[in-house]
Amino acid sequence: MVHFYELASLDRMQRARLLRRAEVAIDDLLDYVRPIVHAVRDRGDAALLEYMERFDHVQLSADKLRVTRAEIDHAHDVLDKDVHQAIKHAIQNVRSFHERQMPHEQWFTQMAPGVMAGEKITPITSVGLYVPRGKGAFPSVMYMLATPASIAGVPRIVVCTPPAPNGDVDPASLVAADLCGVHEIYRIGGAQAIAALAYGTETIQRVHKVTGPGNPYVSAAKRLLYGTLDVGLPAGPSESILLADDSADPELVARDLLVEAEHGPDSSSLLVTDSRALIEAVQKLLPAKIAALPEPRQTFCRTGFESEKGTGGLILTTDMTEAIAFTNEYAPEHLEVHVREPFALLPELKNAGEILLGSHTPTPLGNYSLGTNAILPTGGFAHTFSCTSVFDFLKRTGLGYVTREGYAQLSETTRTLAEFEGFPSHAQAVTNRP
Ligand SMILES: NC(=O)c1ccc[n+]([C@@H]2O[C@H](COP(=O)([O-])OP(=O)(O)OC[C@H]3O[C@@H](n4cnc5c(N)ncnc54)[C@H](O)[C@@H]3O)[C@@H](O)[C@H]2O)c1
Ligand SMILES: N[C@H](CO)Cc1c[nH]c[nH+]1
Ligand SMILES: [Zn+2]
Repeated sequence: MVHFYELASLDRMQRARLLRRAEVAIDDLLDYVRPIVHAVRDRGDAALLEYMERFDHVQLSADKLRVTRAEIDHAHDVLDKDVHQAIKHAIQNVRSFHERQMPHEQWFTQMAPGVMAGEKITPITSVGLYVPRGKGAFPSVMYMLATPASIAGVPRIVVCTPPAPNGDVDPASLVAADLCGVHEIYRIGGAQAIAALAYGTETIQRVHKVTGPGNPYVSAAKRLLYGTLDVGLPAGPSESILLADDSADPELVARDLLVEAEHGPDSSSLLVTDSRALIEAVQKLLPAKIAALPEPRQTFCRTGFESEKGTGGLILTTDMTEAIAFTNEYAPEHLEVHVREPFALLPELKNAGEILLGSHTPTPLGNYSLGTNAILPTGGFAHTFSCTSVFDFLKRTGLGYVTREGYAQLSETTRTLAEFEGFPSHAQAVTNRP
């Protein structure tokens, strides 16, 4: 039976459980992941290779960690031509969207005669992109991360992605990386990859920031390494809300609910609506659609929608105001809006990684080809974090230039405040300056 919740009758604990999503608490994994991170810090490549053998069941020597130019060329040759073309098309859209985000490199404004203040925008010197490959390969994650990094002008873009059991890296991901201008690719996955990017090893030079989604081991490693490097936005198990009114088509709603649910057993996919008729229709349609999925996707969806630990389901609200309020409180990674007038609702929708308006904008378009970025904050972090963008790969530095004339305008105010805060050297620096 697909989970059904009547929002108004949930108690505080039941509501909190829905908002919390999957049960895997990253905190509980920190002690498990800490020795992995420390081993990579202390023993470098040797530790990487040991964990690769243990968790990825691949035996390699250190000189094989880095993917070679020949492997990338081979990937171009062997990749199915339609997939190659689709990756190129999608990258074009993602590229032109992210190019529009690029801010001016540098600007100054005159605050007063002789007082210039501004900003300089600089790409981060080196970034690591984590591209998952456990439950499947993700060339789309590769170009969603690498495209904005490349447009931002990052001089060193490094990718870590787990090897397949035969030691190969997914050819579609290699093609995507190459088309986006990635500089270095390493076949390393999990917590050990994040540690290698943070500390460096004999083979991998450290980077200053790591970003990209991953499983709970990857997330736990990022949390441990917060402070050693910038760990980017929290991108954990995929999740979505489909917000609908009674105008929504149950067939499309049922189909779209399975989209993010099929990522994994810990994915959360929710329908939030004030229409009991819609819920009843979707409840009838979902079981057959789930049963028609191949494994392991079928089990992932069954777990999410039907099992005790599953965090997907159908939520009935008393009206659309309550539906919108719950959606904003949940702050989903992906938000699909199937209502009569989606643009009229848009100003009310505050917290989501992305908002896809209307029944012809299903989440897969955003996942792959629309141009917007699909690497989005999960776990409620859309309350404060933004979608991945060129800004994840840029930093702002304040600029100032003051002439003798301008200085005279600011020195008195500055001295007064410095003395008030008890900083004599600060005050002295703006006193009798020739
Ligand atoms: N938010 C997003 O944008 C987005 C996009 C795609 C995928 N995802 C999510 O990313 C996750 C991908 O997870 P995945 O597992 O498929 O791939 P992954 O690459 O994150 O993890 C695979 C790695 O985990 C390590 N590992 C496996 N078992 C381990 C163990 N017992 N102990 C320690 N390490 C172990 C292995 O080293 C392996 O290389 C999913 O949760 C998916 O929903 C999110
Ligand atoms: N839904 C994922 C982000 O949560 C992105 C993705 C890639 N491939 C399929 N889906
Ligand atoms: Zn997806």
